[in-house]
Amino acid sequence: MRAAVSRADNHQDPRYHGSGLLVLADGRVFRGRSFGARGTAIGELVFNTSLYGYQEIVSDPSYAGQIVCLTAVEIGNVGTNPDDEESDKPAAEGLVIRSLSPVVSNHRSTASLHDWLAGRGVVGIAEIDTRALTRHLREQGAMMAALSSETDDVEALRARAAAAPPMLGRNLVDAVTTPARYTWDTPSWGARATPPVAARVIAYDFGIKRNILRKLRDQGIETTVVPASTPVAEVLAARPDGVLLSNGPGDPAALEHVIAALRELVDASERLPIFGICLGHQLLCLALGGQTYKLKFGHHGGNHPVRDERDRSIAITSQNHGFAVDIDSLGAGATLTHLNLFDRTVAGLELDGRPVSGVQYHPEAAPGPNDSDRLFERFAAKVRDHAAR
Ligand SMILES: NC(=O)CC[C@H](N)C(=O)O
Repeated sequence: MRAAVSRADNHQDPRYHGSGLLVLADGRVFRGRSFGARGTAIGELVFNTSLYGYQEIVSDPSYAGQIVCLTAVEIGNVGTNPDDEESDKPAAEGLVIRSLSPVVSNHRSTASLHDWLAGRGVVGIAEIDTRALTRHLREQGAMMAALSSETDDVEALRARAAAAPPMLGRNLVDAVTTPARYTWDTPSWGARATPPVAARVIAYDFGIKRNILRKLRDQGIETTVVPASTPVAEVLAARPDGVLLSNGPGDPAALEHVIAALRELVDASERLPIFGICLGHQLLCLALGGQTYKLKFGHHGGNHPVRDERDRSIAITSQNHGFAVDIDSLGAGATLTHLNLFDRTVAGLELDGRPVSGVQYHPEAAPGPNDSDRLFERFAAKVRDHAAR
């Protein structure tokens, strides 16, 4: 009988540059085949359980400073395309997968995952036992790692991973926020009808995903995106009908200037609608005097159940965060509106009697289920009310 030859032994495979090495800060080593950009990526290694949406995940600036391991087994089969880009800013540092699809088949595809990663400078590694890796991260927690296509020096990579700055305390927003303001006017891909612009919102860009802007446009809202350092007085002078606080990378507690600015924003007007998404939600809570903490391995996936505490309905949500809000640190005046049913952490809250709220998950669902579209509908209704005054 012929011995089975694993795909990893086929050195002629054009999908790969050659061998690749993934070394965790605790010394665990995974060997695979490298694709995408050549080089070495250092970052916090996290796993994401979404079944689809690899392009949106890798191009989400919330992943800046992180290497993402996808638990879905076959990756790359629908290629990549410009419409599904979540940002052109720095995002994931590296991508770890089990199997890189030998076939790219989709009518929207303009580039293979390999070429697209190479163009973005993202180092990829395939043929990794992602199940063993994920179990390790679940047990030990997310940790720093080095991923390389250029060296076989395990100890040097381990030392680099161990010496890299940890996610706790890291400000990564300055690297991904827009340098200049711009206005977004494109609806979702495939949107049937786009309502006329009925109101205008300003979005603080902490690493914004385009699908947030598309979903707002679908609701008749035109959004002006501004740098994270924009003074509150400048935002208010533009007389927006609402303010969106975007998602983004790093530790929210490290953003002291932003927190101080948001405190000023919340205090400035009782009537201005404010909606925070993920990092924006965390920053809102910090501005209200609350605290955040680091989760062991975070929530990264497309099937996390969240309960709306007002009507007890459950939404399956898209999530991507490593930090969470400590509900006990928030005083009176804020009410828990959404609860994560996986671990009962805070998934959303609202200021009593005010149009100010935030959610820890991703209602823009890129990738993910659209269960939470109604959050954009609710914010848009408040914004339109404000515009009508
Ligand atoms: N998606 C996000 O906005 C992530 C928020 C934050 N960086 C965290 O990891 O918790």
